[in-house]
This record gives sequence, structure tokens and C-alpha cells, in this order.
Amino acid sequence: MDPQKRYLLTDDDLSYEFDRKKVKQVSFQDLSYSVPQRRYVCLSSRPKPVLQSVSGIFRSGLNAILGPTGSGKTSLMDLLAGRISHRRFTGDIRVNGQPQPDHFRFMAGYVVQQDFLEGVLSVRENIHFSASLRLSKRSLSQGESDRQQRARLVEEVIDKLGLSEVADSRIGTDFSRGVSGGERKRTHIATELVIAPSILFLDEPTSGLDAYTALKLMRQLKTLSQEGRLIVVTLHQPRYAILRLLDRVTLLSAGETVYHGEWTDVTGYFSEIGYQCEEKENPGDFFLDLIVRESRFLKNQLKMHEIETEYNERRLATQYISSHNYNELYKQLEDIHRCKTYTSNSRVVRYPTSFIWQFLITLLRSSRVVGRSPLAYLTHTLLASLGYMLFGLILLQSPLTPAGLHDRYGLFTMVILHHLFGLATGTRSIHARKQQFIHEHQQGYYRTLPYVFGQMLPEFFPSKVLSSFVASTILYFMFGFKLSVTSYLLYILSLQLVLYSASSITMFFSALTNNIYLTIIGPEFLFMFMVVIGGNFNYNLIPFPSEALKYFSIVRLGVKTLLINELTDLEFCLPSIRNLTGNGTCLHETYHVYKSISVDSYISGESFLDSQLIMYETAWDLWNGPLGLVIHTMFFFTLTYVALRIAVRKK
Ligand SMILES: Nc1ncnc2c1ncn2[C@@H]1O[C@H](COP(=O)(O)OP(=O)(O)OP(=O)(O)O)[C@@H](O)[C@H]1O
Repeated sequence: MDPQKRYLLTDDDLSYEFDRKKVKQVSFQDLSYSVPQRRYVCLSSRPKPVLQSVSGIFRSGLNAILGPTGSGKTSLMDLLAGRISHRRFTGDIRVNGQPQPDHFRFMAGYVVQQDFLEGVLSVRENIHFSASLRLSKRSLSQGESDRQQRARLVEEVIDKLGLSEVADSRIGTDFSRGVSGGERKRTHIATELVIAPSILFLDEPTSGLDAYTALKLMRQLKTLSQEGRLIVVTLHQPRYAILRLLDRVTLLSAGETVYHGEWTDVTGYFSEIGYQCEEKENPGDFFLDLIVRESRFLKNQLKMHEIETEYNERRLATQYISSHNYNELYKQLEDIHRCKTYTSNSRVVRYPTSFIWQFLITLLRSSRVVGRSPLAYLTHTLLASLGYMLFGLILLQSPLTPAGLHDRYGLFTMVILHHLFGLATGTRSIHARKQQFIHEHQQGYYRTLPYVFGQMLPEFFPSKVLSSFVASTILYFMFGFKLSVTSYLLYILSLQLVLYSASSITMFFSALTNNIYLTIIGPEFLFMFMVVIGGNFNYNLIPFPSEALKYFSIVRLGVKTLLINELTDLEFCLPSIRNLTGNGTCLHETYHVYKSISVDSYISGESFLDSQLIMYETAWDLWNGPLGLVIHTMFFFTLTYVALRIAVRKK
């Protein structure tokens, strides 16, 4: 193919090219990357350089990025894996000599330091989840059914990583022990390997493992690389036995390269520039100590503003740039990167599976998660029911008296407040899932919307919906609200809508920010605001129409609907004239007798609604409350979706 013509290919063509071809080489030239350094929440100061003019070529085999903590290993790997937007860095990355396509991250396996496996699911189920969402129909062969092929691939990878004995064991959560650390790490690798990527990135795969397990894992990676894969790992301070397995390394110091090339040549290179590693010393320790010592010295010099040109020339990074190794590398890179920079024809990112499929698979996972921890979900219902039962006992069969009318008002307000500050706030656990969502989304498991409908809503709502339904029903009959099917249904509907509305607000805050305090205080502040504007406070001094503002209050919309539903057609009389007609009205003849004695002897539900400035005459007056709650819910769900979309935008 004409090399110039190659760059006229569309993303689809490229994806096809890469799906068919193995990634044999990733080359990068003059990569520089900086991050905004925020001192205060809104103000950003000078950008902090993370990588400076880093170049190299990784080929099939076991490649490693080594360096002390904070030297930029993960950042370099993120760039190479396509997890950082092209807008954020300068330099050029090529895959098999072609520009890195937009969806490269979907094709590459990426094992992050902290895994996001589902603790209540088994090893096999976790791997299956990845296979179901990341293996496109096109990548599966004809003949066998898709389902059988996926199952076979899962079993193959379980076997390859030596996980057969624990395949049905649960991963484990903070509260229940599961598989060992090494098995967990291998399961994480298996979730990536199951898509048979020809390139695999692993960030600190040995961290948290004992020496033996770490070596065993690295040997497995070596075997995988010998099958023709291109594997890139970052390592912090590996032992010698691990270093000997490596084919190529990049040594980083404060974002600059101090060596890139074959592992076997590294000792020779350093002795050439005057640093001789003793025979019995671990070369890894030797180089890293050298880099750390130099960085510390450099930091002190910088503090004193006296970094000398003479010293600069002796710096490891400067010496590397003037070395023969670097010249050779640069010649090769010039050759590979000679072609024009590719500009993408389309920015559409194609997912391996369809929207519906992503929804179904995420729904299956969330149902399993809910089903496997029934106690966690039922506790909510049990506690809420017990609490409401207590209120029901205290106010058992409240009479239709003026005092009973005030009990109704008080109880409605209290139940709504409990829905806001009690039931809805549990939705904050979405915050804990956000990093899992970001990782899985970046790896091409699913789009945002199927996740929202398939995972988020089913996982967070059933327990709340059930709690609200059971507890409110108990209260309804214990307290003795209006005995009418329509009134009962409208009462349940209103409370459910209040719950959705309040939960959508807590969800929005969880999706919006990583700050745990803000996810707690944000919704509470908003709820308090709604109590103030929706309650009977005199806030006419606020410079906007108070009536319009009331529609913003979930409290107002909820209480108003419950009051209209309960109070219309009811009359509340003094106990002494509590001789009801059977349809909730006082015996008016008796009332006439008492009328002259006390004005408080009789109150109609309607007159109470009048006193609260609540309109109740038309169907619109009744239904604008539920409608307002639906609009609230939809509004905050949309905001949640937008916040999640922003959260998953490439770094
Ligand atoms: N998004 C970011 N925001 C702020 N600082 C960042 C960001 N990304 C990287 N950095 C900073 O850049 C430097 C390099 O980070 P990076 O995670 O790449 O280092 P590392 O070598 O992988 O470290 P470790 O071994 O501890 O994981 C660090 O000082 C880090 O704080």
C-alpha cells in the first residue's frame, strides 16, 4: 500500500486494520505532557510538567517502564494506551507505524493498579462480564454460537492464568473474604486477556504481592509475551529475577528518559557514562538509587536557584540525549514517523457491542449483585418499616378531629422529610462505584446510558422503592388515613415520586464530584433549601416570586399532593360531636348546636387547604404536584447523565 495513501483511511478502516492485524510495535516521539496544577478550587496556576520529550519504541515482548514514584510511569502508559486525549499532550504516537486511532484503548488491554472487580461475583463471572461486553461479533468466528465461543474463551483464559481451582469462588469484598491477592490480580489480568488483545498494559502488576507470587505472575506475563504479544508493565522496584525477564526498558527520572533500549544493554550503557554497577548488586536497585539521588540533589539545587550549566551537562537525562543509543533510536523513530500526521475523518467511537446488549449485560450484573447481598438491601426496608410502625403505634387510628387534622399535616411533612434525608441519601454509594464506571467505560465495556439504566438505577432503587412502599403502607393503615383505594394509590405514588426526585439529586451530586463531603453536604443543603421555600415560612423578602419558587421544592410538591388527596371531602369535628355520617362529614345538626359555642368545633379539609393557600378544585391542582416531581426527577437524571459523561471524557 502506498504509505501516503494509508492516512486517508477512515476510523472504520483503521479499526478493521487493527482488528485483523496484531499490534507489533508502539513508537512514541517527543512526548510532553503536563497537568494543570490547582492551588485553589477554581484558580489554576502554571501547568506541572509530567513528561518531557520522552521517546522510544516498544516491540512484541515484555517491555517495562521503570522509575521512582512520581517519575511519570503511569502517565506515559496512559498516553501509550490512548487514555489521554490528544489535545492534552504534544508529540506523536504510532501503532505499527500508523497514527494511534481514537478507539485504541478499546483494543488494548489495560490492567490498572487498583482493580474494579465485582466482589460478590465469582472469578468466572467477572471474566465473563468482560467477554460479553468487549468481544464484538466480528471478533468471534463463524460456526460456534457467540455464547459458546465466549464461554470457551473464558475457560481458556481461566486455564491459562491458573485460575481453574478458584473459578467459582467469589472475589471478596471489604466485609467477606474472597480469593487471594495474587488470584485477584490474575483475575483482573484475565478480564483483559479474554478479549485476546495483542497489546497489554499493566500498571504495577506486582504491587501488593509477595516476592514469590510477583515472580510467578511476571513469568506468566513473559510466557504471554513469547506468544507474540506486546506487553508493557510499569514497575516500581523489582527484584533481579523479575528484571531478567524483561526485553526492553524505559528508565524515567522526573518525567525525562534516562535510558531506553534493550534490558541486556542497560548495565553497559551506565558503565559507559561512568556509573558502574557492582556484580553482586541488583541493577534495578542501583539505577533507581542513582535516579532518586539525582532527583533529590536537583530539587535542592532548584530550591537554592543555583542549578549550574556544568551540572546540567552531567545530568542522567542530558547524558542520555547525547548518547549513541539515543541517536540510533531517533534515526529509527524518524523513519517510522516520517509520514504525515493523520487527521481522523470521524470522531465517532464504535463500541464492540450494541446499546441493548450493554443494557442487558449490565442489568444482569446489577441483579446478581443485588441478589447476592439481600441483607444489605432488606435492612433498609426493615429499619424504615420498624420506624414507621412506631409512629403508627403512637398515632394509632388518629381521630377525625382538629387535632387529627394537625397530626396528618405533621405526619406528611415528617414522612416526606424522611424520604429526603433518610431513604434517598443511601444513593450516595454510587460515589463508590464511580471509578469502576470510569475504568470500564474507558475500556469500552459500555456507553454511559446503558450503564445508567442497567447498573445504576436497578442497583440503587429497588431497596429504596421497597422501603418506601412497605413502610408507607404500614403507616397508612395504622394511622387510619382515608379508606379509599384511589387515595391509597395516590399516597404511595406521591411518596415514590418524592423518593425518585430526591434520589436523583443525591445521584447527581455523586456523579458530579469526587469530593465525598460535597456529595453529602450538597444534597442536604438543597433539601434544606427546599424545606425553607416549601414550608410555611415568610420569605417574601427574597427578590423572586415566592409562588414560582415553591414549585422547585420537593417538600412542597409532595406535602401539597398528600394533603389534597387526604383532606378533600373530610370534615374534622370536636370529639364531643364526633358523630359522623359515615362518609367522613360531621353530623351537621349537632354541629349547628355547637357552632354557636365554638368556631373550632368543626373544620372542613377544604377550609384547611384554603388556609394553607393550596388550590384543590381542579384535577390540575391535584396532579401538578406529581407532574412537578416527575419533571424534577427527569431534570436531575439528565444532569447526572451529563456529569457522568464529563467524568469519562478522556483525561
Ligand atoms: N491528573 C493529574 N493531576 C495532577 N497531578 C498529576 C496528574 N497526573 C499525574 N500527575 C502528577 O505527575 C507525576 C507523575 O505521576 P505518575 O502517576 O505518572 O507517576 P508514577 O511514576 O506512575 O508514580 P507511582 O509509581 O507512584 O504510581 C506525579 O507527581 C503526579 O502527582
